[in-house]
Amino acid sequence: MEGLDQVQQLLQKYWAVLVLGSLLARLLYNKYGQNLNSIPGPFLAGLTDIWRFWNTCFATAHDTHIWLHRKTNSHFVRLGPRTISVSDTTLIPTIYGIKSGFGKSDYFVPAMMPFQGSFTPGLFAALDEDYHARLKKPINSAYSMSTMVEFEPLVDATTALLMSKLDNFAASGTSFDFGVWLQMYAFDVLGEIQFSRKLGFLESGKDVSGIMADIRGKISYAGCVGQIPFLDRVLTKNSLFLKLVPTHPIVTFTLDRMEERAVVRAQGGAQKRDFLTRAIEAQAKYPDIVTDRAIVLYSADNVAAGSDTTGIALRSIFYYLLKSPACMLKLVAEIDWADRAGQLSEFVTWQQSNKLPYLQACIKEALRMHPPVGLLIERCVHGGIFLGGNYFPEGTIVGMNPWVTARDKSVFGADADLFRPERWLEASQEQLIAMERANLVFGHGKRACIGRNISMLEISKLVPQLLRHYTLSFVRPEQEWKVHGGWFVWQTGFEAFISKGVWKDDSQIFSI
Ligand code: HEM
Repeated sequence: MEGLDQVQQLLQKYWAVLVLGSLLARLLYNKYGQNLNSIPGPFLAGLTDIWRFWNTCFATAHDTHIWLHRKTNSHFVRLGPRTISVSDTTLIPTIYGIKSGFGKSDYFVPAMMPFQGSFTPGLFAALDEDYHARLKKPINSAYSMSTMVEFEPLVDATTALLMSKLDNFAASGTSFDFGVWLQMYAFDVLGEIQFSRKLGFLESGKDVSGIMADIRGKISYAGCVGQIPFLDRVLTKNSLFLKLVPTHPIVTFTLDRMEERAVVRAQGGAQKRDFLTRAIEAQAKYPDIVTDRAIVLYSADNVAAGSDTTGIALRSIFYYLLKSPACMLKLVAEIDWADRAGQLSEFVTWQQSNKLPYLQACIKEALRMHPPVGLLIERCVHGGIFLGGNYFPEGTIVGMNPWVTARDKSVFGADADLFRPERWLEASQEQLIAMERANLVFGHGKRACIGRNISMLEISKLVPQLLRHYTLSFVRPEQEWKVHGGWFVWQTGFEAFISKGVWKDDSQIFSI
């Protein structure tokens, strides 16, 4: 008893020392006990994930990652006790390829959306590859190239609405936030493709039901908390959270559309071949997998993963073109030539757009300059592996940031930080292969973006369509947008004037 009392007294006296000692031991173990200490990186990053959490929430992480790789002149940079940023683009197939044994890390778990009392991973957040493959198979064809052609009229309907709104700005001569309208366009297109119904942003000029703000909040949360996924278990994966935040507005919107569709089907009404119809068809074929819950997951994933990203991409294309008048001039000339030659229909089709090489080079280059995803696309090492002469033990998180690979000077040249679409047209075959390989904008391999075709469809059609009809200029010529880092690298402050009419060299109107 006496011994116990002594221990108790010692604990009471020295508890602070013990707590601090354990903490210190943990930090030292983090730094030196992971077999990763030979990898360069910020000192604090080796001690705790709080460094990368901080850098993601309160800085522009993509800039930090580029800077660190350049400063250390290393293909491997330690961003956390067990997290390594990789920049060697020849390793992309090893880390992300179809045959890669690496799985998604817990980073993706905070992206799950709750509804009907629980969280279920959709395609994006699924960590279990077998589950992912089962979920993907029934719906894969809805994202195929051949399906895209059938989606074209749905995109055109939204483009017509956007153009009617732009006409109003042109007539009034007032400035407007072009970036916001492009984002609303991207959201409404997905509404059309998903449910043959716009989400209502362009019509109202507002964020209906707070869907955009909610998704933005969710993505920001997932990007930050994903740096310390354990936090998510405490913060949201509990019954109190589910009571407070039972679901997200986009899920409610999806459920409403599903109910409407059920009524139409019961009445034998005609249904458009949109994404929802295809998902319902898939349900008939794979009833065990494509449950109603799975349809909600597919749809919510699409809107969350595909709207802001496409909005960001559209903004980048117009912004970089406005900043580079010589490129704009060339591009408008290419489109004008095709127009005069009768090669463009009332709404530019995807096929027509793909025949405009300078346009395609501008799109690639703007996406390279500003990939919408700006954090590591994390993967977890299974069983340990040697990469670039370094051994990464089981459980190490490795990943590449699309911004880092896109700015690799050994691939894109000394001018990698410049917007120069010509690089895609001048490159040798060998260089082009290396440049394409370094392109992680849509990810790579078995978990690459399933919606890439949808996004490219929207972008390829809208850019030439607007360039044919409007003249756009910055409100202030020296204007710079503001870039916000995170999983999605949003831009704000793209204020513009617009007028009708095509760019004319002699008129000195700078236009699109
Ligand atoms: C410019 C636009 C887009 C960009 C930059 C983009 C980027 C990405 C990236 C990098 C990934 C891979 C994540 C990983 O490997 O861990 C991804 C996955 C995904 N994206 Fe996209 N995306 C875009 C548009 C879209 C669109 C339009 C949709 C749907 C309509 C979509 C739906 C998805 C889904 C469902 C996944 C998960 C795929 C899977 O794991 O099987 N994305 N996206």
